[in-house]
Amino acid sequence: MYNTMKEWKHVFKLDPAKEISDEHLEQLCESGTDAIIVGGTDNVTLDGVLDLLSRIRRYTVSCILEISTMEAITPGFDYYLIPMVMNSKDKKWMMDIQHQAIKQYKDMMNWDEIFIEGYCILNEQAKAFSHTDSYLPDDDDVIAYAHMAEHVFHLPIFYMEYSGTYGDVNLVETVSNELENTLLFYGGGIEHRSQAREMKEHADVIIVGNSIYTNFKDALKTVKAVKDIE
Ligand SMILES: CC(C)=CCC/C(C)=C/CC/C(C)=C/CC/C(C)=C/CC/C(C)=C/CC/C(C)=C/CC/C(C)=C/COP(=O)(O)OP(=O)(O)O
Ligand SMILES: O=P(O)(O)OC[C@@H](O)CO
Ligand SMILES: [Mg+2]
Repeated sequence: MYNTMKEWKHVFKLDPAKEISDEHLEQLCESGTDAIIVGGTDNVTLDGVLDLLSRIRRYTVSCILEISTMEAITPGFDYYLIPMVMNSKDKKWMMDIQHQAIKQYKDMMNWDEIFIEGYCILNEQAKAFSHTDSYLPDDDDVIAYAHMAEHVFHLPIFYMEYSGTYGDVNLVETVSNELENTLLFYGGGIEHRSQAREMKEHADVIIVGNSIYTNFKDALKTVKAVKDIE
């Protein structure tokens, strides 16, 4: 699977706490995006996750659960992403919650379908930022986290998370130049084709979330915008 992920360019992230029509869901799943991630911070329930899973399963697109709460862990997804928040001030979000979950689920975990994400949350206004008691790192801090993701923890993914706002392209470029093996995921504020292209110039994978719910037509166009880049 990791080899497949290395080919990814674009992913949509659907929030189980938000409504999406069957028509819009079909267009996302058939858009040519590389995968659909189910994930969010607030009000993520097992019912909401199962509803999206069963509806996405009508299509052939890869369906991935990004786990944010113990209550919404369920089998049935193609792959699982597990965030570790590197810039949290509380070890709970980097180590302890994952430790507890592994204690509980270790016999059911197929590590071939599970990928750990080194998260760096860079928007102070994002729900995930306050939820995980994160601090705002400066550029050198972020670069050092990227190095730790790759060289200390050997993580498959370093995720620059600007959820809700468009991020710092220069910093994304700098971080991308520092990473060799760890994939760089970028998410945050992508609403238009030009933004998708701009971030994809540097990130391995761009993730489009909120604009699915606020400006569907333009969100859909972000797929083609990055799939056309060679
Ligand atoms: C039953 C079965 C077969 C299971 C399979 C085995 C398996 C995969 C077991 C899991 C084991 C495991 C280690 C689980 C981890 C559990 C866990 C609770 C981890 C915590 C992850 C974490 C640090 C969450 C904090 C919040 C966070 C970083 C969420 C990521 C998503 C995110 C940042 C969304 C953006 O926020 P959003 O909601 O979009 O914000 P807005 O509303 O403002 O847009
Ligand atoms: O919702 P947006 O701002 O598009 O961000 C995407 C994703 O990184 C959220 O986890
Ligand atoms: Mg969101």
